[in-house]
Amino acid sequence: MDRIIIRGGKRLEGRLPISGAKNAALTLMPCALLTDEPLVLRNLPRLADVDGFGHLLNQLGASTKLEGTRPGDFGRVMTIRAGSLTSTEAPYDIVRKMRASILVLGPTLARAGQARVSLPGGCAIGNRPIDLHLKALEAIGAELETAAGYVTARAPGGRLSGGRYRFPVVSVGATENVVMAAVTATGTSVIENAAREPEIVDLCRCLQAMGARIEGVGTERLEIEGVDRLHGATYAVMPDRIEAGSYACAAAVTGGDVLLVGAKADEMRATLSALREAGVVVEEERDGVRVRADGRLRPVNLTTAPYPGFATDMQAQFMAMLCMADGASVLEETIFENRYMHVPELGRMGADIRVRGRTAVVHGVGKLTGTQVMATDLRASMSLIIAGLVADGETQVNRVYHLDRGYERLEEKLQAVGADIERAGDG
Ligand SMILES: CC(=O)N[C@H]1[C@@H](OP(=O)(O)OP(=O)(O)OC[C@H]2O[C@@H](n3ccc(=O)[nH]c3=O)[C@H](O)[C@@H]2O)O[C@H](CO)[C@@H](O)[C@@H]1O
Ligand SMILES: C=C(OP(=O)(O)O)C(=O)O
Repeated sequence: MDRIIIRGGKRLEGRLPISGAKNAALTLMPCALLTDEPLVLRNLPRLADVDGFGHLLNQLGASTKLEGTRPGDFGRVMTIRAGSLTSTEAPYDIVRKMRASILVLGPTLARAGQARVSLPGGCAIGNRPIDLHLKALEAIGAELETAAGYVTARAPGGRLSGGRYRFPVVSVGATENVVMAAVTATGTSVIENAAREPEIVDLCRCLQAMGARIEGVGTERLEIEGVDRLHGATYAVMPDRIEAGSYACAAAVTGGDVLLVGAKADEMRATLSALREAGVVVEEERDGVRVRADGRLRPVNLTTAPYPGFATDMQAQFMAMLCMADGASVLEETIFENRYMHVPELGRMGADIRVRGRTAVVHGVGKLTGTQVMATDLRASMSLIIAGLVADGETQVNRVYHLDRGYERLEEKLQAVGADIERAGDG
């Protein structure tokens, strides 16, 4: 199994291109199930999860064609064509490995009038329930049955009716599922307390390009007037605000100066203001966001929250960065109950972090020391990379497959801005 080896202490400097967003790509790809015409997605990141989602679409009967696969290319183009669906089932083996698979439920149900999807269960960062996905789908006319680890959904008469649903808590995935299901309903749907993440805006824009009628995009109230059919479209995946934020932390912790090329400041305000609070200079430039730091970082208190709040997907990376701040930072994780899996690993590198329930107190330490570490999830793995970049000596990050799910060519991008980092096989 591959691992990443970092010799820390190098200042990052230069231009670092930001890829298409994983979390947008994985909600745009299932939109292709809603039409028999091709959906062409540009700027798709080269990630294991994108490939995995492509396989899931193939299982359902869609064809996928990838272009731009030459070495050195960023941003591939995928043409997905679901002429007809040959299956309406997402099996356990796929859903278990890739939680986003649950996002085929809404569009498959809308297209075929039925869908059967394995329940995802929990994962390393905590419980990942789907009760709100199901309640929202039920509110727009789905009939549901849960048995033997699967949910089976049916649209009476082959088509959903539309309806009204107010989310009791904000859910990104459930908002995505219900929006995709509602666009071809016979009536209108009103979704309140909808998630407002930029990835949801991207989803709505793509659906609009396919002929969907959605009002209130980017607000907590979405009004969706069902249309008889959607058509094909060409759509470019938004830049990855979490990847950009991760590299911003990496640049900051090394006292670096990096232009995150393609990053959109407007989509990452909470991250940028947290960086500024930590003493990092953030400048919005024409072709991206520039972050500069002088090697001194101030402590920051952060609480994760739905957008536009501070993203849970940025918590681990900030924690690694704040290990080098002058003082104590308090982080509070409100989205997932178990998203501190990186704490013991950072501790092995010399970090002083105390966790009590959902609160972590990060005491800045003068230095971190490289060693062998491994993480059980994606952003936790990235926090170890950030720690490795500033640590004394060599850090080996194992279980690289987590990183390959969410960071396109991590080591190439970091090498290009001066990091001493490489990938090694077990040999
Ligand atoms: C609001 C939020 O920050 N969502 C994050 C969540 O999205 P993801 O879509 O995975 O999770 P949700 O947004 O649905 O979850 C938000 C909260 O609602 C709860 N919940 C969710 C669905 C459900 O049916 N029942 C239920 O109780 C979850 O346990 C969680 O506490 O993880 C992704 C991957 O890390 C992040 O990119 C998203 O930013
Ligand atoms: C946890 C994440 O992804 P997933 O929901 O695909 O596990 C993430 O993007 O940080």
